Amino acid sequence: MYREGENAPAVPVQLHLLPPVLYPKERLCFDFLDEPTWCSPHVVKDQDAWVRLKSCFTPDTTSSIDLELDKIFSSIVQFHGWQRRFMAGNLIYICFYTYMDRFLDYIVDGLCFSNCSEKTPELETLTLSMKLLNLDADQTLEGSPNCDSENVVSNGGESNSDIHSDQEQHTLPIFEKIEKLSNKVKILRREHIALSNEVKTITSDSLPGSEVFTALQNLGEEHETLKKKYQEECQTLKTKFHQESTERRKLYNEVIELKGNIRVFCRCRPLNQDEITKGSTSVVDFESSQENELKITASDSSKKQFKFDHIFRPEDNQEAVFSQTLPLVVSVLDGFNVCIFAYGQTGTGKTFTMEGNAENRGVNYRTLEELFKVSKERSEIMRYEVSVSMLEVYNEKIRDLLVEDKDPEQQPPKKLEIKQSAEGTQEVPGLAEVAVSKTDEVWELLKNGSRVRSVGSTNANELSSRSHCLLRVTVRGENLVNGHKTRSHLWLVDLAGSERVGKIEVEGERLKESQFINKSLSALGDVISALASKTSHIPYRNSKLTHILQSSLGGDCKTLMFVQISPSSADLGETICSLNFASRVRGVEHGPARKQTDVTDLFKYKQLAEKAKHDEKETKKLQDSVQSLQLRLSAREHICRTLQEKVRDLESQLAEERKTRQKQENRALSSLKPPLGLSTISEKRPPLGPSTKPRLPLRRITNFVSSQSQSQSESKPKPNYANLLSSNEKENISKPIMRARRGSFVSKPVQTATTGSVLKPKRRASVAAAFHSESVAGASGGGPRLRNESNNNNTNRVVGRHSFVWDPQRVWRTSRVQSPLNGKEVAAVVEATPVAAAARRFMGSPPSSQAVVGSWKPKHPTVVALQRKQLVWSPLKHRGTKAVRKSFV
Ligand SMILES: Nc1ncnc2c1ncn2[C@@H]1O[C@H](COP(=O)(O)OP(=O)(O)OP(=O)(O)O)[C@@H](O)[C@H]1O
Repeated sequence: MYREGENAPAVPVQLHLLPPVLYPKERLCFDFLDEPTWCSPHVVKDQDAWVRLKSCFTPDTTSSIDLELDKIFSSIVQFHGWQRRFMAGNLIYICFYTYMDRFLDYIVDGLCFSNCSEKTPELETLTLSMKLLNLDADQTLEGSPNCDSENVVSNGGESNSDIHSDQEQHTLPIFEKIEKLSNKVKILRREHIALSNEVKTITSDSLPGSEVFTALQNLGEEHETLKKKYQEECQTLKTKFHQESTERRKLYNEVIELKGNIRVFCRCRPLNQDEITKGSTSVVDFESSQENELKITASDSSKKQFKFDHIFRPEDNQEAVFSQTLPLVVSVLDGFNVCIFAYGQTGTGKTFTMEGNAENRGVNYRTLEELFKVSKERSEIMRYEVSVSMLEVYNEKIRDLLVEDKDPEQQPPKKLEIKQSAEGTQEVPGLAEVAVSKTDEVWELLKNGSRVRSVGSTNANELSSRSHCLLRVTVRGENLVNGHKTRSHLWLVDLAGSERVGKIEVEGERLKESQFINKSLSALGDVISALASKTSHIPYRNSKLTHILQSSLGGDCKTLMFVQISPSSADLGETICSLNFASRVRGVEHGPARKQTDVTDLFKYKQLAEKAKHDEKETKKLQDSVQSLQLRLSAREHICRTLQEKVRDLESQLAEERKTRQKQENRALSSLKPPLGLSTISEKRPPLGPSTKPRLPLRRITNFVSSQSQSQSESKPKPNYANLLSSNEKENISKPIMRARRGSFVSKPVQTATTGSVLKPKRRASVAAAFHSESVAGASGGGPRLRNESNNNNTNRVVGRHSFVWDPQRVWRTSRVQSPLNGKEVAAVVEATPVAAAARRFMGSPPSSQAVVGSWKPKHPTVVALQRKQLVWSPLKHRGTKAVRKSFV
């Protein structure tokens, strides 16, 4: 480019104009030739050229354009200081973009209105070019290959030879360029002409019809629609892809859960001040690792890679840690058992992760907070009760952390042991369980528990946990819709540090603690190894820790382990140990987690079912015994019937005998002269023969007391015969309560006055004799002696023994006639005898019908005996009865 004041080469002014049809309008420009662009130069010779250019425009626009052009060119010329040369016919190459657009607008508009007959853009442009340049081929630079006859516009003022000579003089490299470009333009122009001719030949028929345009329009619309659809589809696909990846991750998690792997999160704490001061560096490389992977740089600069379910970097806060833990802890509300434990070397942040502090609350507190939140959200369909227990395993002893220890000398601490429940889970009977419903309560509780926990100072951690701390959250849930109950546990365990004894340089009590800690942790390692290798025996009982976590490590619960590591190069060995252990844990597969039903209710139902079963058995037994009793009863009834028949036979036999005897007696009496006393007696005594009254059928003998008679006997006081006899004799006679009784009495032989022979009393006649006033008084010395059969022949004064029917009516009647005893005395005697006692036993037994009727009383001793005897019918007894009956007969 030529600078101001420089001597520009004496070349004619060239105006570069690009046809708008070939190039976008905004790129139309005048250009300096040293920055040639796309078209061949058109020689425009200074003023004249511009004048002609101006004359191309319509009169209306000319003035303004004129003004404009003048302004433009004067400014250009002034700017470049080339006025002189310009005027002298030097070539100036203009590039004036700012005004060019507007300038060309003017030009094009002007041309369109003035000269163009056909308004196709190509023609217009061509015309514009021609008119603008208005050059004749002959007037262009003669012999120059750059110019063709059509394009070159001569300014008319100067001769072609001048220009030519000028060009020859100044064979600048730029001109070579121009030439090349000119050639190109020429070719293009030819093409253009050919095309124009072609265009001219195109008739309206050959032009696409309206259908084509409509089709094109439709296609355009369709294209737009398709484009829109494509964009929409793209968006949908994007969203779908995102969803799918989320879903995939979720499914992966589910697969892991179903597979039952214990999940392992790794957390690395930041380097602490002490480590920084000592110049320790971080050996944990997160950057070069993939997601959920970390590399540990070993002392020999080799790198060991570990992969876990999630890795927390030193900058990750408590919230980030809990956000990953959240889905697991919430599943306790769905009835799953969950166990989360933190493992790692001393001072790596186990307690920090699980408990945290007031500013950075840990998993324990956040878990309970979340449980309350979710249970509140679900309150319309679920009712939850949350309770908390806290214990520590210190030196293989279990200690309740929610119970403040009293002075051990006054009251020794409660000894807690692990027991297996009926459902197969491990329980600690006697462990305090506190119901919680608010986060404030929880925080206080956790604080108190942590305060009670055994801590000590080691050179690795000032407040090192010397025990395993276990927080158990029990959630009891009840579905308000279907009544289903669940009871699940969430164990939150802060293990003691897995330090090497040598490393932390402990002694005394601390050493003992460390040994216990290491023992239990190695038991944990053994359990993990056994689980990983799927051996049949898992040594859970080798330590209290593994025993209590038995169902959480290998059972049907969800387990998460935090492996805590230190980034410090000083802890490299411990870090690798912890990570190796965690990798082993991650490989453990246990059964898929299972929802836990509330077994307390189940247990209750089980007990009820057992009781019902037992009751059923008892009922069956009772039914069996009732059946056998019924059988026995029917057998006894049968026997009774047989006996009754026999009794009837016997009575008829007896009646016969009596008749015969009466006849004999009558005969004997008629042959004898009867004495006076005896005749009186015989007159008064009842006839011996069978009763003229019709005998009622024998009642059924039973040793069962009918309910009616029993109630009667209970409601009525037992009649006291002595009283009754003395107070109202007649009334007593008519009383139907009397029953047949059997008694024996001793009768003194009575000498008849006439014959002096001893009259042997017989049966009822002898009764009358026994109650003879003198003889009775003389014999007994105070009253008649009645005795039972058992007293048979116990005195030599007894001359006859008689069974009789103890009928108070009859007694009364007899005594009234013959006995000197008054009613009271007789009754007293009756009451005093064992017979009376036996009789009293039967007071309630006769059937009520008998008692009411009172007209018939069994007289035969067999019947009386049967009535008196308390019968218990059984085949055995039956045989016995038979034997007795024999004697009666
Ligand atoms: N991620 C962390 N960010 C900040 N500080 C941490 C982090 N982890 C641990 N610490 C700090 O490191 C120190 C030791 O942590 P902590 O007591 O929790 O370790 P520990 O593993 O429980 O030790 P020990 O086994 O001896 O009980 C604490 O002062 C704690 O605040």
